[in-house]
Amino acid sequence: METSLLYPVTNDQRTDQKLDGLWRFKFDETKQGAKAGWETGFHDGVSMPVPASFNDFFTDKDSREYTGDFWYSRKFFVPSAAKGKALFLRFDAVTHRATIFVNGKEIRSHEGGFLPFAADISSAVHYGAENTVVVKGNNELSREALPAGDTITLRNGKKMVRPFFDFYNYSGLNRSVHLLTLPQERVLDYTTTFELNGQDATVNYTVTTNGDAPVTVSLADADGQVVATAQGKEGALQVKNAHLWQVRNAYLYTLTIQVGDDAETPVDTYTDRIGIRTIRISGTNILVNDKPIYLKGFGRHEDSPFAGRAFDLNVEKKDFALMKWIGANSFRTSHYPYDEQVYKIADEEGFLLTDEVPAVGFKMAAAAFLGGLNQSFFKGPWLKKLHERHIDQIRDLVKRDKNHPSVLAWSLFNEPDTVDENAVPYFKQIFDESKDLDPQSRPRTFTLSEDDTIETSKVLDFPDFYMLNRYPGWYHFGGHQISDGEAGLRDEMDKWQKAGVTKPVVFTEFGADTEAGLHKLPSVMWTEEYQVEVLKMFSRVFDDYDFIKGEQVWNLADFQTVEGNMRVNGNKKGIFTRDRQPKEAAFFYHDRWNKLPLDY
Ligand SMILES: CCCN1C[C@@H](O)[C@H](O)[C@@H](C(=O)O)C1
Repeated sequence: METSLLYPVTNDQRTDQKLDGLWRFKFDETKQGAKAGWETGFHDGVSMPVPASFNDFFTDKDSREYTGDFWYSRKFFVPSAAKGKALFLRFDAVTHRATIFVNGKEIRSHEGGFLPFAADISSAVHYGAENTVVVKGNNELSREALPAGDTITLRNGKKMVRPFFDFYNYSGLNRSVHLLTLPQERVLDYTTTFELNGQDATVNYTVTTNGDAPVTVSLADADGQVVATAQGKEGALQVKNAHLWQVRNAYLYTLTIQVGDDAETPVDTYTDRIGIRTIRISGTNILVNDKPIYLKGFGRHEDSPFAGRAFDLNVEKKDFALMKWIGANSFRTSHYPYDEQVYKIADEEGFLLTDEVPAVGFKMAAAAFLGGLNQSFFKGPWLKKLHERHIDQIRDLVKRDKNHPSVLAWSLFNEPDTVDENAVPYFKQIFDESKDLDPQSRPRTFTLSEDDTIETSKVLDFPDFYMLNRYPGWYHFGGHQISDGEAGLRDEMDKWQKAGVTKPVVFTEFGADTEAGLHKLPSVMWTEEYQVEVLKMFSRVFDDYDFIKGEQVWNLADFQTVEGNMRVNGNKKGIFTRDRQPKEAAFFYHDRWNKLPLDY
């Protein structure tokens, strides 16, 4: 677990310099890099944009599909003025694992391709001079790492991944790299929880520092007026006439933490924007500020042409424009934590998000669907190591995202095999160990596949609300059989109703692959008309069951997957194309969702 995952800020005590741009890059298929001294830096290889996945920049298939070790290198200058500061390199994400070297010295390693980590380089840098940072990355998949898959070796000796998941194994420095200078004594973390008292609110906080200097915390409104202050590493800020953060009606305060007893020359200052709101599950309702909400939105991917899985602010801005246009209010970060900037935008736009760890592919049937074996996933030699990494990434996810008002819930798995008795002890461990991580005690949940129903799943006591992924009309009862698909879905909902479902149910995946521009009257599968028929069918069912409190269609946009006989250059279930243009279904949802209140 990382010591500090605060997002970088720049002020009189802290600097944040992004090392984005062109780095040197090369593959290391024969693992010769270490022996050849690549950790000291290199000028050969190719130039590679950061942040970006490396895959789509190549024109040969062996390079695009490369699996194994790869190396990045670049120089960076450390000014003499940085002497006496703590120096860190913060990697927002390296997929799927990395070892960091500075001036040839190994600093640290990190496992997990979707969460940040910081390397303390204070002892390795030369001041007033150029330095060299080298990243040794690896993108192999295994059953003991997240996301789950296999790595095979072809007869020609080349490695190849066999993902147990339906998104492309884009790899590399997918997010920004920051050079940070920080005060030796500083803020490492902070927490906030909220109590609403009529028009007023209490912001309970804690601050973690690495020293004993006194701490002062203040809260300023959107106009910059300080509305509350408090002393101490723990305390309460009393806010009169609090302006609450609400769904699609956001309001953000600025929290300022000052370390040191002289306000004029603080030892450290950290600022962040927070939203005052509460989240609660009550019966089959999801409450924000004690008001029931209904989730309208999408499963998404961080995926776009050229950048691959890398965070691209242009794409993110466009995606939010589309989600606001269509009348959405939420999304799931399927199937991995997204770049922190996504959560900041969601905070500002008043979107709710379900924050998901990359615990995807924990189901051999899915592996079989994508080429794996058919056996119990929760009974194998990989389980011990997998669990260690799984709970480590849950801890870091909550540590990183716990202060975002947009985070509604934590998704601890996507479509694990919950029919398998062996799943129960694993789930108990994960839910026990994650219980107290979030000071705001947000709901914890996971998605249930078509196999995992109220009759077959062995772990339905664990989630705080249910997330269902269902595909009648596509993976079964497709085409003219869709009427059987609707009847079967209603049968299942009737069973949930009869069983006396006591928690909210959110549909987090449903849809149909659709080739943009393909039309037929009457429809056939893959046409835009058919996608609308499927989504209308689901809408009819959602409208008939009051315990259903959300519809997040799969997917916002078409996205890249492994190649195969079930994918036409990727997954085409997007409501928008991969270059973010609307299919007919976009206008269906624009009409359906904009008739409703923004938060219901
Ligand atoms: C296999 C059912 C789960 N679901 C997972 C998601 O990642 C896939 O993209 C989606 C699909 O097949 O379109 C299915």
